[in-house]
Amino acid sequence: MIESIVPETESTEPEAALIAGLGSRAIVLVGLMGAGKTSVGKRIATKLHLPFIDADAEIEKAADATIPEIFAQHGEAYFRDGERRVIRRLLDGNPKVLATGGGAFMNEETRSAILEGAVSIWLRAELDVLMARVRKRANRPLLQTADPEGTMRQLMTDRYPVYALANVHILSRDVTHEVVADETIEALLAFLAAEGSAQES
Ligand SMILES: Nc1ncnc2c1ncn2[C@@H]1O[C@H](COP(=O)(O)OP(=O)(O)OP(=O)(O)O)[C@@H](O)[C@H]1O
Ligand SMILES: O=C(O)C1=C[C@@H](O)[C@@H](O)[C@H](O)C1
Ligand SMILES: [Mg+2]
Repeated sequence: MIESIVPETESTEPEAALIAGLGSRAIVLVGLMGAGKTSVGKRIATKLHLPFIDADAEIEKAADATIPEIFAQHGEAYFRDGERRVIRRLLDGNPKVLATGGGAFMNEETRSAILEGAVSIWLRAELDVLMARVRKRANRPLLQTADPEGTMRQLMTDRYPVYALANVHILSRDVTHEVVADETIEALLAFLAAEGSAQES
């Protein structure tokens, strides 16, 4: 059978078009805590046969400490400085899927580097969806407040206008990771196709 000699990893046509359109750029996921940057990002990377890197995990590796430990021992400003440096290192001109921490895109230097040298995806989600997801784990220092829902609402107010600068917006909602990953890939293809046509004209 012909199928039996087709390698499983062979690229499909849309996937090949996406990889070609991406060139040396990274796909960078931005959005609030619980939006799905890590979990959906891993699936996107698998589907596109690209490496996946999580900036939060890289910061933890570099510091040999968890994010709550870094915040507790050194404070948020120290964490943000490490985050800025780690993301600068990760935007190295190799295609990959990069999940950033929720605050990374709020830093002007990081945001400019992403907007100029990568393709950015905002995984947007409503408050109730985010709260249902982040309630399960107490590993997010910013939400260790008397009113985590109020804190999240304030973060939405402060950050959504900035996340909106990302190239592609995807609604992360109560559907499977798989659906959000597939929608992201489809939207990325559309973005890269539009970018290609604009460059031709
Ligand atoms: N589409 C989805 N369907 C079901 N569960 C989801 C979906 N997206 C994310 N989740 C779940 O929500 C939780 C938070 O997701 P994830 O850790 O990927 O978010 P994040 O954007 O990386 O957050 P952070 O900024 O805190 O790292 C996880 O348990 C994840 O499995
Ligand atoms: O939204 C934020 O500012 C953060 C999100 C997480 O991914 C971590 O980067 C950290 O907990 C801070
Ligand atoms: Mg994450």
